[in-house]
Amino acid sequence: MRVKICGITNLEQGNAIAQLGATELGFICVPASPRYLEVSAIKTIIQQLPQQVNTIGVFANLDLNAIVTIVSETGLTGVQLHGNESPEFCQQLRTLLSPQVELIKALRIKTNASLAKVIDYAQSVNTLLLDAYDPQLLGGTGHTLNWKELTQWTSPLPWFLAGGLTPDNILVALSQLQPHGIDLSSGVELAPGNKDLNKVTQLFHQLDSIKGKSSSFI
Ligand SMILES: O=C(O)c1ccccc1N[C@@H]1O[C@H](COP(=O)(O)O)[C@@H](O)[C@H]1O
Repeated sequence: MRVKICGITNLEQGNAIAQLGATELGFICVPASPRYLEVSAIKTIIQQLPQQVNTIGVFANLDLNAIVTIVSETGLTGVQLHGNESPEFCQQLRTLLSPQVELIKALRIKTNASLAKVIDYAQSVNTLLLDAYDPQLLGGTGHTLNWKELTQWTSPLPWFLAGGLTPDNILVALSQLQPHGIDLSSGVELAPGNKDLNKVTQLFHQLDSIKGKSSSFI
C-alpha cells in the first residue's frame, strides 16, 4: 500500500520519513497553509532525497501554467489538486504535464452528493484522494471522513484515503476500507510542518502488524 506523508518542510524529516517507508512525500504549495514551502526550498529538498520516493506538490486553485512551471522547476513527480478544480481543468493540466507526472485530484467530501461527483474526474486524472470537508480550511484539518459511509463506495480509479488519519486510528480505518494508499499530515505532527518521527514510526509499526493479513492492498 502507498503511504504518503504530507506537509514536509525540511530535508532531515523528509529523508527520515522516506527511510521509515513512506512511498510519497507531500509538499504544500498553498501560500495560506502553515505548511507552505517556497518553490526553491522544495527543489533543494527534492534534489537530495532518495530517488525512489515520490514527491507530490499540493496545489489549490492555482493557474495551469504556474503549476506546470513549478513542476518543471522542482522535479516534483506528482501534482495533487486540493481546491475547486473542475474536471475540465484537470483534463487540461493532464495534457500539459509530462505523462510520467501523476495527477491526483483531492475531493473534500461534505455529503453523499460530493461523493457522487467523483466519477466526473475518472477520465481526467490518474488517482483520487478523499479528504474531509472543513468550511474554513482546504486541508490538513485533522478531521476524519465517515469511513462507514465510504464502504458503500467503489472508486473508478486508484485512490488515497486522507483526513485525520493517525497511528491510533489507522487500523480501524483500514479494517473498513481498502484504499490503494493512505495520506497523513496533522496526525503525525508536533506542530504544523514539524513532523513527529515517533508518530511516523508508530504508523509503520501499525501497518507492519497487518501486512499480508487483511487484504492485498497492504
Ligand atoms: O496540509 C495543509 O496545510 C494543506 C493545505 C491546503 C491543502 C491541503 C493540505 N493538506 C492536505 O490535507 C490532507 C489531510 O490532512 P490531515 O491528515 O487531515 O491533516 C492531506 O491530503 C494533505 O495533503
